Amino acid sequence: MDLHRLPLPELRDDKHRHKQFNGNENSNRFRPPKYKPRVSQGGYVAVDNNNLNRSQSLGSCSANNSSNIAHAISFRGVEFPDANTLPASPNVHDVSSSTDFDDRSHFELCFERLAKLGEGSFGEVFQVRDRSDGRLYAVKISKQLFRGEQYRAERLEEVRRYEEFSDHENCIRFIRAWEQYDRLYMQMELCRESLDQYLQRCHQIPEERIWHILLDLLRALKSLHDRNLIHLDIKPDNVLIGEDDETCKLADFGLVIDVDRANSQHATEGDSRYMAPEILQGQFSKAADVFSLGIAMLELACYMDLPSNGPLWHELRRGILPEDFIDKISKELQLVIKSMMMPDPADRLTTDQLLSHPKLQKMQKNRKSLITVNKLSRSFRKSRRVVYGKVCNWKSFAYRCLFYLLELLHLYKPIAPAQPTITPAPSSPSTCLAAMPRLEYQLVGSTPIANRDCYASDFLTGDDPLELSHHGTPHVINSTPLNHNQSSRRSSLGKTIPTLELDSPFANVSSPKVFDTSSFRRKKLFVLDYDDE
Ligand SMILES: Nc1ncnc2c1ncn2[C@@H]1O[C@H](COP(=O)(O)OP(=O)(O)OP(=O)(O)O)[C@@H](O)[C@H]1O
Ligand SMILES: [Mg+2]
Repeated sequence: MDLHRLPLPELRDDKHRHKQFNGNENSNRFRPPKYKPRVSQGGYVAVDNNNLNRSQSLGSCSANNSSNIAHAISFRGVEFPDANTLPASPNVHDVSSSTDFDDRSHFELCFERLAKLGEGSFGEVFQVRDRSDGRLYAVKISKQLFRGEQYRAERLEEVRRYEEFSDHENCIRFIRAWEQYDRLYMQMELCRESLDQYLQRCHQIPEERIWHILLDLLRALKSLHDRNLIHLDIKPDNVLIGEDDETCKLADFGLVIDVDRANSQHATEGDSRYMAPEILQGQFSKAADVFSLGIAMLELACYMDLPSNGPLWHELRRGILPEDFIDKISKELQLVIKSMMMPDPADRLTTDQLLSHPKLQKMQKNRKSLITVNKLSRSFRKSRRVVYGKVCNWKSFAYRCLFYLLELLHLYKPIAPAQPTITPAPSSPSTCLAAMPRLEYQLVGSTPIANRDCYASDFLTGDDPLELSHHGTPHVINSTPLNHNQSSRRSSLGKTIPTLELDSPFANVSSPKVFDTSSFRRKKLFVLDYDDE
């Protein structure tokens, strides 16, 4: 047992003080040296290789060296076939520089690195743009190369946990993971910032917001504890704020262990500032997570700089909370924090007990009703859109029916045979005009040429694009209810009339002095009009 005992944090005389950020986030971090767990036969095994899917190879490097080939990593079952395949790299031409394609990692081929979001003891996290869908994500790349199969298995465990809790509202949404060049890459949803960054930005977080953060994290923690898992690294740095700027999500599952199998074998302690006292004795339990969450709430609510060691570190773990800090928050919140930071793990409230606190219960109820209202309004909006779409469809359907009906009426109207009355040749221009025939040419066609505006001049002057002049006398069709009194005319028509007079058998037929083109579903109707000129 002594083997697992951690060295006591060094004592340092100090006073509690407010947080001060000097740009180096990790400068006040003290991490007790990690003990190296024994790899024993019966001990906790980090990766169940039966469940691990090392699948498809998409790397472009030499196939002799399998670590150079990108392998998708997933512990999801066959019901998630996508999890076991890596998306194909986008076209090489899309990648900015034209260096040797073969040298690029899957990460470089698929993502554009935009910024560094953060760094922890295990990995660096980058904001990236996926070249295939253009969306923004976060990709965590392990800092150290896989030193051996055991180390690799431990790192890969994080993927299993991320996948397990990806669907939880208060845990990070996980996309996929792969390994290449002895490093692990994890693609996940991009969050706005960590809770620690939020605290740096706001300094004083309103108490109501603290309660909401507490509720989010208790819910996330409960889902872990319900599966007998412990996080062991609860701290504001490992809590991310979602894109909605409200929801807090638990991240960094790198140290998660199974309570039943873990005790002291492969468990690694987290940040000493948030560490429960019993961890020093190698006791890892769910209560340790509750303590870490409690002390993190103290930090957030009182804007307090947590000691990483020394007498103040021990004071906080003996249940002595600094009055001048804690007095600033409500008695209700004080009590909750104290109950989470009890020195004896057995005295600490569990996540279930904490979630049944009246204030948190009320908040959960409000949230539920808000969710219901949101759902209702969303489904109302959706159904309104559907109904509107249907109405529009019905409207257009009705119009179409009406249109076809008119069309039918129009087509099947009995055609009165044209019986032009021959009248004596006019003696004067005015009587000549009156005697001109009213001709209606129906041109039906579906080819582009038939759809163009057709003018009498096209075929009466010899430039007959439709070759109507070769088909003898144009049909006189009484098809459209033409406005016989229409006065609009085309100036070019006058030139064609003499040809008509010469060739047409209706040269002597009287006609209204109207010429018009109208189109009604690919039909052209012409009424020739005799112009004075
Ligand atoms: N999905 C994300 N969106 C935005 N920022 C992120 C995301 N994931 C991580 N970060 C940032 O990167 C930092 C480091 O990430 P993470 O905690 O996962 O790394 P780590 O090496 O496991 O850290 P630790 O030292 O706590 O073990 C976080 O504190 C956070 O600021
Ligand atoms: Mg972290």
